[in-house]
Amino acid sequence: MSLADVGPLLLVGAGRMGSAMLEGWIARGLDPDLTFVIEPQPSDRLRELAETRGIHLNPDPAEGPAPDKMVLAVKPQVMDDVLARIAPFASPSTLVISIAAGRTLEGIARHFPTGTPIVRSIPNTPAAIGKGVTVAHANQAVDEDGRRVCTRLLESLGVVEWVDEEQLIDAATAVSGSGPAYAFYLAECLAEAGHAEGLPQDLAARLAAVTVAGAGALMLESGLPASKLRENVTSPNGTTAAALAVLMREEHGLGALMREAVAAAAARSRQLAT
Ligand SMILES: NC(=O)C1=CN([C@@H]2O[C@H](COP(=O)(O)OP(=O)(O)OC[C@H]3O[C@@H](n4cnc5c(N)ncnc54)[C@H](OP(=O)(O)O)[C@@H]3O)[C@@H](O)[C@H]2O)C=CC1
Ligand SMILES: O=C(O)[C@@H]1CCC=N1
Repeated sequence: MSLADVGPLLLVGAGRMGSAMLEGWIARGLDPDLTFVIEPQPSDRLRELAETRGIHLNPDPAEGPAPDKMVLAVKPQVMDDVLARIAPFASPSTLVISIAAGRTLEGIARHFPTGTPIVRSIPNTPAAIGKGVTVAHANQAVDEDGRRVCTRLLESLGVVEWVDEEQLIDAATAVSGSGPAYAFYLAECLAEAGHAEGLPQDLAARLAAVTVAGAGALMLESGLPASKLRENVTSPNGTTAAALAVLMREEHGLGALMREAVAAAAARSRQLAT
């Protein structure tokens, strides 16, 4: 699906997540000449996109018309300061899309004129290769057209899930927003454990990475539930069963740890609201 006709977009903050999204959008045809990026410390890649593709880097927001769409990708902690400076250049019809963890619609809306359409969303870094998932919640001012444009932008980065209740975004942040880090840490731990069993370090790292990636791809492509795929690996009284007996321990197993980790992330998301 091409984004060629999506129209002007201002991205505020092109750090790790903002630039991952920008890469996805440019790759899917977002018009570079209608793409404006505000980023105090542009990466080499961002400068290259400005020089070779013609995206507008650090334009003066006071010049030109109000942005049609504004994507907020700065850290939650600086959002209020940034909005105090940027929001006055928006118009009441500017579609605002925030990807900041924790920042509520209410907290964002107070910087904009009443009735501004705002979407609070949480993407994840696999968006850079079109394999992300974004969970989004819109305020009442977002009409069908705004939701369609937003869906197109976010779908170009992977799967989009709209939710009707804003507080679900905190839980989604803990599962899919932060989730890639858990998968990468699983690969790190698996590699270290393999090394401890005698595998050379680089071979252990390769085995762990390809195994985690392959398991993820199989889960998506087969459409089977994770539990069924796990059972398919587990021969009766075999090696997997021996490992799972450890991982599935009631009190100190991975399930209990994951519940604690996800609860900590969701609590931190709620805390970042203020
Ligand atoms: N990383 C992830 O996996 C995910 C992140 N998010 C959310 O995305 C947002 C960005 O996170 P992430 O990309 O990791 O963080 P980064 O710190 O990598 O990116 C934020 C960027 O915003 C820049 N910035 C700071 N002040 C301004 C300003 N006044 N105007 C424009 N840009 C500014 C920062 O520059 P400088 O470094 O100079 O301060 C930085 O490059 C956060 O709100 C986070 O919650 C959401 C989902 C996933
Ligand atoms: O760690 C964070 O706060 C951000 C939000 C989700 C992923 N990274």
